[in-house]
Amino acid sequence: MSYNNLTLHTDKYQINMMYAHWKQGTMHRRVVFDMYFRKLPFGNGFAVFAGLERVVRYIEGLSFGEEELRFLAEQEENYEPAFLEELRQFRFSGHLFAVREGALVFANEPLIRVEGTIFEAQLIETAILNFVNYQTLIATKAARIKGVAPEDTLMEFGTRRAQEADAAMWGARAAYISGFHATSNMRAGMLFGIPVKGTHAHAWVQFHASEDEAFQRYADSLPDGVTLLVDTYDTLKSGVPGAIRIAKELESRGKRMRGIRLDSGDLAYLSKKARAMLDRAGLEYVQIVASNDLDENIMLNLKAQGAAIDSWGVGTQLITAADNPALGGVYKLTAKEEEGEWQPVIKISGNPEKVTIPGVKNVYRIVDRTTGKAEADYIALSDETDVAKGEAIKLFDPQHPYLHKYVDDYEAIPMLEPVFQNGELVAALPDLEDIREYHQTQLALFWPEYLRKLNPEKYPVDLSVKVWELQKELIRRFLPH
Ligand SMILES: Nc1ncnc2c1ncn2[C@@H]1O[C@H](COP(=O)(O)OP(=O)(O)OP(=O)(O)O)[C@@H](O)[C@H]1O
Ligand SMILES: O=P(O)(O)OC[C@H]1O[C@H](OP(=O)(O)OP(=O)(O)O)[C@H](O)[C@@H]1O
Ligand SMILES: O=C(O)c1cccnc1
Repeated sequence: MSYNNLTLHTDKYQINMMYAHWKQGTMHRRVVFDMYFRKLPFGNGFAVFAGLERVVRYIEGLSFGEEELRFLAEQEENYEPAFLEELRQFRFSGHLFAVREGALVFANEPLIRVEGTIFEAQLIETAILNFVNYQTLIATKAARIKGVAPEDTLMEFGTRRAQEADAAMWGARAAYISGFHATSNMRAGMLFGIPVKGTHAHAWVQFHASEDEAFQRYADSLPDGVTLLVDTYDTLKSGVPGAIRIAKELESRGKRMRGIRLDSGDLAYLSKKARAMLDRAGLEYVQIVASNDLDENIMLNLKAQGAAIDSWGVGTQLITAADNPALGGVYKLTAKEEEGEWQPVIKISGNPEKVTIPGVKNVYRIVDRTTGKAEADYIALSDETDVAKGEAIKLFDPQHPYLHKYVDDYEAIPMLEPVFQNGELVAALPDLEDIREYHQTQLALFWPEYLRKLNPEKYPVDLSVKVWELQKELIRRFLPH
């Protein structure tokens, strides 16, 4: 069995629809789908887009092999052999446009636009949502954590609690994009080039006859930059004094201990006491690492209590996005080709937030030339040229259209960049370090009001007048009177 082929990593209904399009002769009709989410996670003011590299690798690898075809034949008696032969020839041949990884993104704006045959566009929905929803969620959680400890070292420790191996790996990468400095996962380090760091577990101390012996042997084995876990028995009475003795001994050999780790108890109190003990011993350079079910709220609280923590190991709460464990990204049909023309389509819902935005659209980030700050994101039809040319545009909130203003001194940054054209990868995938840097430049583009963790201002995502009118027209056309 091949675990590497992800072609059947899709819902059965996608293959059923592909079959029905094949059967009905509509499989070559071209369509446009938008991927977006409707609600920001964690009450945050922005999300950090991640998952594109995984999407690209997945699309490049799409191919129905013998094993997949045999399985499909067994699975569904309706599928005719000629359909399976069609699948044997399948390759993605469409266009895909996407926001860059590391970008700040917002609700209700397209993050990925797929243009292709209904046959191929339908197949890839499930996997795109699977990858982007998870990675964007974790990158966003990591950005919140980074926001409360911008100057400290942040280590991702979540593998043991992650929802299986892929989540651990891609979650470690997502955290790194948003400014984490390291992961504990060796394989994530090897595959993605993320710095890897590690201390030791309680088992190391428990294994030995005494804590002193454990510290001694660990420091003997890894003398350069060792970090000792000091809370196995009694943090302040034995752990910290024992670590200080080792640090002094290392000094006499011209070596430096890197740190001590606290993993239980009152981390504010213990870190302050430990800091004072270390400083009294002339060990100002020994850092204090904290772990134990940390998240951005506890970290902010610890900082408010004056905790003397330099470095944070964050596992479960980050890698599982425990307080908001799913991002509800969706993939919606917005246009279909009819007689060589794009026909916009809409999905109407009793819930106004679920009404889709029709048409083939681009997203522009409108940056005020005077302040250098992003004022709004602006969704326009792909054939609208005024915004791309920098002409005056009207910004208004689609929920409250009477609130509007005109802007003309702006730079419009197109957010959706071509990734695949006619099935060919046309974008060089950026290096992870560049993605991480791009994320920082994105943060600098926004006023702090949108970035704060608690009750941030809502960043405007506006529609062009044409998109808004098109949406209203289609609602009128399709809503039963
Ligand atoms: N000063 C503090 N203020 C707020 N939260 C803290 C503080 N110190 C620790 N915490 C957090 O409180 C939670 C519970 O800590 P608790 O003291 O119950 O752990 P513990 O029982 O000592 O450790 P463990 O159960 O892992 O052995 C953890 O999420 C921890 O990060
Ligand atoms: O707390 P997290 O943010 O998930 O970070 C990872 C945790 O993993 C380790 O604990 P371990 O698995 O040994 O269990 P523990 O919870 O008993 O410390 C480590 O000591 C951290 O506490
Ligand atoms: O290196 C560590 O201290 C570590 C790694 C993973 C989980 N908990 C701790």
